Amino acid sequence: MKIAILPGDGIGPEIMNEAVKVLNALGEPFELETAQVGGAGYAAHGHPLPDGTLKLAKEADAVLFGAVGDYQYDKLERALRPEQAILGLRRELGLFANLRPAILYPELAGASTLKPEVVSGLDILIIRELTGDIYFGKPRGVRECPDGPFAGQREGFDTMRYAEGEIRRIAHVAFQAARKRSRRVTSVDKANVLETFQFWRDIVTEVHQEYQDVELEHMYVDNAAMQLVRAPKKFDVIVTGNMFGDILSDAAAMLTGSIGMLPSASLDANNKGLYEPSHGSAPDIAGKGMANPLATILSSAMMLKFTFGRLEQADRIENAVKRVLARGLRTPDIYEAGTIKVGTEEMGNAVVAALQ
Ligand SMILES: NC(=O)c1ccc[n+]([C@@H]2O[C@H](COP(=O)([O-])OP(=O)(O)OC[C@H]3O[C@@H](n4cnc5c(N)ncnc54)[C@H](O)[C@@H]3O)[C@@H](O)[C@H]2O)c1
Ligand SMILES: CC(C)[C@H](C(=O)O)[C@@H](O)C(=O)O
Ligand SMILES: [Mg+2]
Repeated sequence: MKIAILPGDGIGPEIMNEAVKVLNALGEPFELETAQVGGAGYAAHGHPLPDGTLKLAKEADAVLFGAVGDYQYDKLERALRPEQAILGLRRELGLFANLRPAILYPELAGASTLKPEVVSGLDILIIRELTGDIYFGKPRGVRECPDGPFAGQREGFDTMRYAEGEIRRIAHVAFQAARKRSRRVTSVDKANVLETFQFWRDIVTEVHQEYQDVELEHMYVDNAAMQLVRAPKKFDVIVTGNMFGDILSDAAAMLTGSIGMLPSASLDANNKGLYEPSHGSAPDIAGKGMANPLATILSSAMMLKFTFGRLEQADRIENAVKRVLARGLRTPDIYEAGTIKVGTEEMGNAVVAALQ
């Protein structure tokens, strides 16, 4: 069980330390190997995804990823920016299925910005296609605007696209996931405006023929954003494209109390995966010891479940997180009056101590 540990930038190394402590406390023969990635990769090796890091990620059975991004690198040419590390890993490893479960732990009902009755009992799964869409479509760039009122000026452009096979495989992932849950899939698109997403809707509808035991509903993305804050518990599985999934999952994170609570799994066709919190490197709180490590710790539980099939170990971690929350421990992002404010390290140590 070889795991590539890629801490990255900002709070990445802080939250990763805690996840590694938890993994080491499980008593399993994990082989953990750490490598630099993102801004840290660029600083050490001149590239956000150094060759050695990519090689390690490819040969490991799973990757545990912290976060990348640092404003000091935002002026670099795009290919050298930290974010290219995670985009490159997703592309190189074929990680097309991104699972982002938004679950509200009962103790955090008051930490959400939404009313407790709106979010209590929340358990939804966002399935985001991760290697297609406008994120990877070509051509893209800045060119001279060919026509219209701005002809002759510079224009920025990207290409939104989805191949049939890309839509089919993520639709299968969503329907199969729904079969293990409440058998409802909401496919989120913008079919009323975009050709790409009318095509998406048509293909998802076709794939649904094979899953008549699962209920399928289509929803436009603007409405989905509104419904997520109006009545989020109506959703079971949401499947959507790369761009919409990025945005909707951050919104869903707040339903759980904090983006620091939202783990994720990015899987290939064989359940090899990269596991990371859904949040970024949080430069505003980096180095202060106050980041919430639970999304990363819960991502490691997803790794044990999906890649290693060690369900009992994944449960141990999730139950330890529940116990720590029940004890009232809170990092500042989920703090509310009457609870105990702790830092990143204390939270990690408490999870280790709560493992049974
Ligand atoms: N997968 C990734 O590595 C990833 C994901 C998102 C953003 N980023 C990058 O991160 C950098 C910062 O981006 P951003 O500010 O838009 O998003 P962000 O997710 O880093 O931060 C947004 C807000 O959430 C807070 N936050 C995030 N994680 C937290 C945690 N674990 N505990 C407590 N609070 C937390 C931050 O303090 C900030 O106020 C950028 O360079 C961006 O490109 C990387
Ligand atoms: C850092 C960035 C490339 C990334 C994305 O847009 O996919 C992030 O926001 C995420 O949600 O994982
Ligand atoms: Mg995002």
